[in-house]
Amino acid sequence: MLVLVANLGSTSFKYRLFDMSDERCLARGAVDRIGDPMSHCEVEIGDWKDERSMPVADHGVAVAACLEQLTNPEHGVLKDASEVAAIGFKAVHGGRLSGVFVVDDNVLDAMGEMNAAAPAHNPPYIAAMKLLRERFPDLPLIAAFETDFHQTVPAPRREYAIPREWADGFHIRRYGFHGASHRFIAGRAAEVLGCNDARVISCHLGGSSSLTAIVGGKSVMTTMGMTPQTGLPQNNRVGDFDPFALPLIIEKTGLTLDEVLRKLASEGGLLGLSDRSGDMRDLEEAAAAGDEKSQLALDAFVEEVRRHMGGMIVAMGGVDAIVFTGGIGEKGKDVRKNVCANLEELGIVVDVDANDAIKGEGSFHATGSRTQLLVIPTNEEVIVARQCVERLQDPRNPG
Ligand SMILES: Nc1ncnc2c1ncn2[C@@H]1O[C@H](COP(=O)(O)OP(=O)(O)O)[C@@H](O)[C@H]1O
Ligand SMILES: CC(=O)OP(=O)(O)O
Ligand SMILES: [Mg+2]
Repeated sequence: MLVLVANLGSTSFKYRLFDMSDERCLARGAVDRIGDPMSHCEVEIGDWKDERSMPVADHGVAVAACLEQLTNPEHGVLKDASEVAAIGFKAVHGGRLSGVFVVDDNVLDAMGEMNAAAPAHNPPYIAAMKLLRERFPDLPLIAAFETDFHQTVPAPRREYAIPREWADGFHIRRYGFHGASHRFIAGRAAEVLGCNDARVISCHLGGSSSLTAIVGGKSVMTTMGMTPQTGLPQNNRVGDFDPFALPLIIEKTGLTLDEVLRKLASEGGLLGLSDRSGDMRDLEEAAAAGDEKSQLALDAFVEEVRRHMGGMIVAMGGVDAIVFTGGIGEKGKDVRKNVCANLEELGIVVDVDANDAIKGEGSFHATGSRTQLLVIPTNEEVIVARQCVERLQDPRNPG
């Protein structure tokens, strides 16, 4: 069974085509810095590889390019896209829907209701789903929502301290996101550690970032809340923020609430702090050249990761492994080093040379560190592909 998985990130588009008989990846593609004047595009189909910089305006363009690559007569692997059994989506906010669903009008409506809550994610997903539904009306499209993995978070860490009637009536609570990534890390960390009941902190740091505390493979605490704008500072989205600053901003700027929210979700986060860029690579370069605001953004990001990490270590009564993943987690060696610095008292000791040398999967704890420090490249797509197969084979819900 062939399953194509589309991962529309806040700064990227990634896809993988799997043969699910053995989970072999037949093709993969990635577009980085989507929407920037120049995006970096990579494709790997069997032995054929291509890498180039070109403008990719939005996720719609990237989805169309993916279909063209897969069905290209020269190097493609599909005669026609309908050879795939399903297209799976690493869908973000389903609000009242959490789990895995065949995309229909009800699913699109549920996502649409959350457009304002997930402005960087839900609108492009809905557009891509509609485009593909129109082009391939007989092909099952499957949405695997990111919130599902966090259903095991206990109530005291899930509830906001708001009037009960809002929480109960409108389901206002911490949902948590990056479920596919944290679920993958839970599984892979258990394999690497050789035990299923480890206490793990999964640090998914990328265009969007979140930490999840995992015990026995289950999410017990996570940093994102009702929406993916919360928790850590995101690339250009605000992170945790005090809603009582809003009336003051509205009064001083003359902007409407909608306009202020739009700015918080597109000009905040690392971009807001640095007044320069939401991309860690740009910030590291600018900070090295002496730009103070870029250094502030880097420091604030690291501080926030450490603050949440501390809360998670206390919540779990210790930590057996801290895992870094996502674009920043996998490639940002300075962020990793700074996040784990000066924690020897807690049994967390970094091997700086090992950290600098990591490419792909590896570890960077020093001998004697009680906590293992790991880098594990995430594979959100294989999690979604497995969920698609389960969904297609579920006799109770034949889609
Ligand atoms: N070499 C690098 N060093 C540090 N950070 C990097 C590097 N490459 C990419 N990044 C960061 O990773 C982010 C992309 O993360 P990723 O998880 O792939 O994307 P998304 O959140 O869109 O799914 C970029 O915005 C950038 O901040
Ligand atoms: C919340 C989420 O899925 O974020 P991203 O895809 O941008 O990493
Ligand atoms: Mg992502």
